[in-house]
Amino acid sequence: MTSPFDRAMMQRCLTLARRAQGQTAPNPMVGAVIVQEGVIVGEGFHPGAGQPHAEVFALRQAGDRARGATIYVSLEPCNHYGRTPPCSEALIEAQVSNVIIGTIDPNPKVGGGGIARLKDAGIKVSVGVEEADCRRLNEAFFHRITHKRPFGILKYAMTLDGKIASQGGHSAWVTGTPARQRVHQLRGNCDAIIVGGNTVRNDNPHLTCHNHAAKNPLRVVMSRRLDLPPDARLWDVREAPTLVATESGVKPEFQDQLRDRGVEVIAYPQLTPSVVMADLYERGMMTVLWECGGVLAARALSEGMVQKVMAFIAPKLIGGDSAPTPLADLGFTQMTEALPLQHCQWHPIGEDLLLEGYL
Ligand SMILES: Nc1nc(O)c(N)c(N[C@@H]2O[C@H](COP(=O)(O)O)[C@@H](O)[C@H]2O)n1
Ligand SMILES: [Zn+2]
Repeated sequence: MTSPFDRAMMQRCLTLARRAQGQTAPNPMVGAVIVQEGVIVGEGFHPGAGQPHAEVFALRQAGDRARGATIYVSLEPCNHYGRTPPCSEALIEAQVSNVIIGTIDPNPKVGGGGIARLKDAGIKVSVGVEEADCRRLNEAFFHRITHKRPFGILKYAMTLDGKIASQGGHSAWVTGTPARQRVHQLRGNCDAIIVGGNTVRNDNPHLTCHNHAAKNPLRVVMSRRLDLPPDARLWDVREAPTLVATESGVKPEFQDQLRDRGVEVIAYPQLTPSVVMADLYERGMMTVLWECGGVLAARALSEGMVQKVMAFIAPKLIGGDSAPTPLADLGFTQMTEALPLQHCQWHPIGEDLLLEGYL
């Protein structure tokens, strides 16, 4: 039976884990708490790939007080030599007597092995405390491990009549300041942001977190024809790196100009959302934000590169027969074909609403 104390300790693990949000890819966010006779004697979280795991930081803080103690950890302790040695062995050596785990690690190198090793050593293990919250925190890690692709989030801001800009293409701003700050934080929690050429031409965006998060993501521009302005803000890489993805042989001189400014340019034989996402996966990325217009968004969705939608809805009407909408043609003709979002949550943000849902 899970006690309110156990749940509170696991929630504490999640709070600790979130301190490294956006900085752990390709690793998960993990928090750990060690309790001796009802008192917390050690805490830790995983700061990022290559650094010790949450359990190790908690053990270091607890020292000798870990002997006979209970450790709460939001993800199953690892049992393999990766960039760091196995936490299962560290816990056995520290002689903890009880391990309470939020959820099993989907990594095939772990996947129950950590639990089995601890049990073999005579340690009491229980799994599944605050499991839904533990899984949600690492939804991107779970998706990446299972599907070998980054977790894709489609984000857009639209008026109540479903437009992302006026008929003439003006879009500053659809939503109010609090919603835009929420987007800046969201960018900091992602490893890359993808836009298309239209967004660069029309909006000339920064695509940074505007100091609302610890780091800026990689900014990716997908453009088949490279008909991009020579002086876009994205070509200034002092604040954040930029990658331009195009097709082989397109405008080689412009490619060189971008490279001279420090922009990475990759020419793929065929430019598609899945090709770019496969490359970002190989680079260790976990969460990718699609902040693009409707045409690229529809292609990303059709290719299964979007798992979550974050739609900001402003209580205003702009009208316009040809004003752009968040999603171009998906090839559906019947409303019964519409893609339903699941586990939807509505959050008021200032004057606006944010809908989060999963495909
Ligand atoms: N339980 C647990 N706590 C942490 O703090 C972690 N970072 C992990 N990660 C698991 O181990 C893999 C990474 O291992 P290395 O950092 O390369 O040694 C990661 O894929 C998770 O399965 N687990
Ligand atoms: Zn570990």
